[in-house]
Amino acid sequence: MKHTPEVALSYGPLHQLAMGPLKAALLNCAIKLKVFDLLSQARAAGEVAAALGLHPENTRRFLDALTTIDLLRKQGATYCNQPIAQAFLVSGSLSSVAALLLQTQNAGLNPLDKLERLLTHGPDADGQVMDFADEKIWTKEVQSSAGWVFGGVGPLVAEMVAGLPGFASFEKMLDMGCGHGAFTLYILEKNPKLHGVLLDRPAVLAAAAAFVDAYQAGDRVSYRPGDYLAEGIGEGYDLVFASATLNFAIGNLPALLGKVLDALKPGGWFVSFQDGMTNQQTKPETMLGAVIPSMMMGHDYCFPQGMIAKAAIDVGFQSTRSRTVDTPIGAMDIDMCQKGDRGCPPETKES
Ligand SMILES: C[S@@+](CC[C@H](N)C(=O)[O-])C[C@H]1O[C@@H](n2cnc3c(N)ncnc32)[C@H](O)[C@@H]1O
Repeated sequence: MKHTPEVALSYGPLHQLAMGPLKAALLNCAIKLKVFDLLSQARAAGEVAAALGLHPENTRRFLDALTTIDLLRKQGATYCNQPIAQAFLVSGSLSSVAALLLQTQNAGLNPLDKLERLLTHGPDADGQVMDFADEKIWTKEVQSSAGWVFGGVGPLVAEMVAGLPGFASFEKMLDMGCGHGAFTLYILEKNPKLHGVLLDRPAVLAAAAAFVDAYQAGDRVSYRPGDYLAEGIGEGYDLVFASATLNFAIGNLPALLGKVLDALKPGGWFVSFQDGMTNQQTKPETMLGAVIPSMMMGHDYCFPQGMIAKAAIDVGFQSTRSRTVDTPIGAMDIDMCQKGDRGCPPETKES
């Protein structure tokens, strides 16, 4: 008889990868049906089915599966949200990340079904070139990507910015490529004298204004609609902040950072919050969502770790300090770059 196979390794990790789409489908379906809104309080499957107009028996199976993946708690015949679902998946809650999670299925931004064709035929697979400069994409993204900030990253970044030397005396900051503008709201809360300028394309800023109004920050914020590559960005800033936007300027970094340097007061700071790829551009997982868009555009737009800090020094910033921070979507790099201030000793360089 031939030997039967025995493998020292477990294929468990592969099974988990393959089950990913099923778990995502359960989660996304529950978000879309607003199941978590109902289960802030314990309810039986029949009640959920009646409220949402669903098939009662299949609803019970569905709620059991959501319990299996630890989003719900089942007690007797009733179900209610686990703390993680209650905090992040109830629509309308300030810390909801439901729209952010659905983004992975956004066919405009991340067309998963194109992967095989892109691999076989290259960037022109469908004759459609993805245009990341299209403001319609980012206007739609304002709602979903704000969840990233309100769901936990806002306080983390604001804390680091508030730790910059001299922050208490900062008067004016620019949020370049601000999207929702939520980072500015968190930073402004740390310094009552600080005024925020939000810069993005006009329609994006119009959408961001809803958050500014919701947090009653209208008198602390002004808007600068435009294209930061093609137009001026203003001047006299103590701080220029840029989060998850330099990817779109990766080919124009020296010119853009030169513009930022000129826009800062002496001694002012440029803070970049971006991906920083390591391990020969294969880690961390943070930018996995960039794989298919990069294939479609035919160019990479993730940053090798250290590239932004080096570019800042090359254009004349006096010093940089960089840190990698953990966020719920993976590791991100924060580069803090200071413009020289005649008379002050240079900050020491850390990494
Ligand atoms: C991925 S979103 C990031 C939004 C926000 N900063 C954040 O971290 O969540 C990128 C933003 O940069 C803006 N952007 C990209 N290139 C730009 C340019 N040249 N001028 C103005 N805004 C730009 C986009 O419109 C979009 O709102």
